[in-house]
Amino acid sequence: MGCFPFLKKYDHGSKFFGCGPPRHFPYYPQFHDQFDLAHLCDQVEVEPIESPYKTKSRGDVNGHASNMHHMYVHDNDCVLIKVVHFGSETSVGVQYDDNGEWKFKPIWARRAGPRAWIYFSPHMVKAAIVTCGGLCPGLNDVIRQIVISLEVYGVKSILGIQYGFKGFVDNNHLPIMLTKKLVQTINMSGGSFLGVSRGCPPLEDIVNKLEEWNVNMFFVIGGNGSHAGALAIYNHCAKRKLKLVVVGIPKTIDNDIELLDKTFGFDTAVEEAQRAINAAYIEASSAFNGVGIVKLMGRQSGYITMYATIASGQVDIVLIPEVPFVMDGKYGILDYMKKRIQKNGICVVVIAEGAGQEQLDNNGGMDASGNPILGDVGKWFTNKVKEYFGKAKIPIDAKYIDPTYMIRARACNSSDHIFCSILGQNAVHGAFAGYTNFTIGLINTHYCFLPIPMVIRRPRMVDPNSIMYHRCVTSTGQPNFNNPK
Ligand SMILES: Nc1ncnc2c1ncn2[C@@H]1O[C@H](COP(=O)(O)OP(=O)(O)O)[C@@H](O)[C@H]1O
Ligand SMILES: O=P(O)(O)OC[C@H]1O[C@](O)(COP(=O)(O)O)[C@@H](O)[C@@H]1O
Ligand SMILES: [Mg+2]
Repeated sequence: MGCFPFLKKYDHGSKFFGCGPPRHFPYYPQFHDQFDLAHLCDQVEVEPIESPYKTKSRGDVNGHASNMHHMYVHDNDCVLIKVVHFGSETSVGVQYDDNGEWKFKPIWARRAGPRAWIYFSPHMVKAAIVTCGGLCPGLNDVIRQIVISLEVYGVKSILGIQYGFKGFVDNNHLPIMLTKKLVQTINMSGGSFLGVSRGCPPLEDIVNKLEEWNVNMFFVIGGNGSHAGALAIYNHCAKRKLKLVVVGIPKTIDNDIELLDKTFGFDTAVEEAQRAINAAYIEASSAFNGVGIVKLMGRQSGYITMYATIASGQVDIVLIPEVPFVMDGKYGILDYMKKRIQKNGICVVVIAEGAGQEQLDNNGGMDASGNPILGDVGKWFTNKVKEYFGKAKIPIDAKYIDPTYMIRARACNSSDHIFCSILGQNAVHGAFAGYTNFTIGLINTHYCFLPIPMVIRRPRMVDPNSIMYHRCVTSTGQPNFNNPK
């Protein structure tokens, strides 16, 4: 047993709360290695000041004097990352740590929220916001909320970097000054108010610009790639000992960020994807021997496909990148489709764009960010189906629906609006608290600050042995096309 793992030299929480020393928790060395956060104090000498972010005191509440400091999160507040205590290593969903251990070892993440002590005078803050990678519902909500929250602290200078990281070096698209007034209604539409792009100028050039423009809070809204970029930018800043914090806000419609319950826009994407599946079902069920094929996004992670399939309940076959499949032979997909059509007169297939790529004759190369450009598995699949049923002289009416960009370009639903607002607020709280090289995520329904390196170790993918994937294939009733022998 030792001291509470989060306690640091710059921890002023207990002093301000006047609540005595923090509670003592067991000491877990892996916390320090993995989930502690970088702080501005590691880079430069800086003294904290009292936060101006306060609610108004409203007098007594139920006979108790209200304490306006109660709105602050204590620096030692933490969230347990793994919450299930597995009774046996054969229990479904058993998680192994990096040492191959399955037994419960608590690992904590730092709880997000406003701190009582901050490391920037709001009037000295110059913030910059960038959105990178592909679109995702909710981007505008996050931009808007970061701007609003910065203004609540009293920040007057906020730059919007246009068209992703390229906006740092593009003289035709110089940064724009963002204000609450300017961004007030942007959450009502999809896309990114600032624009997005893939590809990146040399990171040194970005850091030079950040320094030249006196930026001291840098908010990167993006996925795995953008977070890798943010990490590299942080490393440069730390080396140069800049008084600048780098904050990530995870954006990925594919929901492929490690450790997080989910990322913003994902629920909206599932909702929209389900509408496409239902349309495919209606089309197919209204035709003689109708076949509906829907392609959904998911470069390497089949989350949208899995969740939309379960949500719809009208899917016969679901295919995701994590689970290989075969088309031909007695136990292949085509033969199974034939049986479904002969039995029910309909077959609905949902396929994630990254599924079965190894079977396509595709050498699409890489996009500007280094992501593989995928072949159109939906078209390939549809052609295979038409060819097979044509040869078998079984008439079918096949419709292929590709709603991918329509899903991505949507404005988000109300739960994602709320989710994005909370992420945006916490991004600003974390920046003022002096944390850097961190991102914000929902873990076990609590908002946490997480070190960027921990969330980009590998992309999050669907576990074919998980209960959720089992639920998914139970909902379709499909057999295993993976190992048909
Ligand atoms: N490993 C990396 N290091 C530095 N920057 C990266 C890295 N991977 C991607 N980027 C940059 O991050 C931005 C977004 O990456 P991309 O993969 O397109 O989207 P996402 O952030 O959604 O994954 C691009 O400007 C890209 O050049
Ligand atoms: O057409 P684009 O912009 O290259 O985007 C396609 C990719 O973008 C995504 O929607 C999201 O990818 P990112 O997280 O890298 O932005 C993937 O699902 C898809 O493969
Ligand atoms: Mg990505």
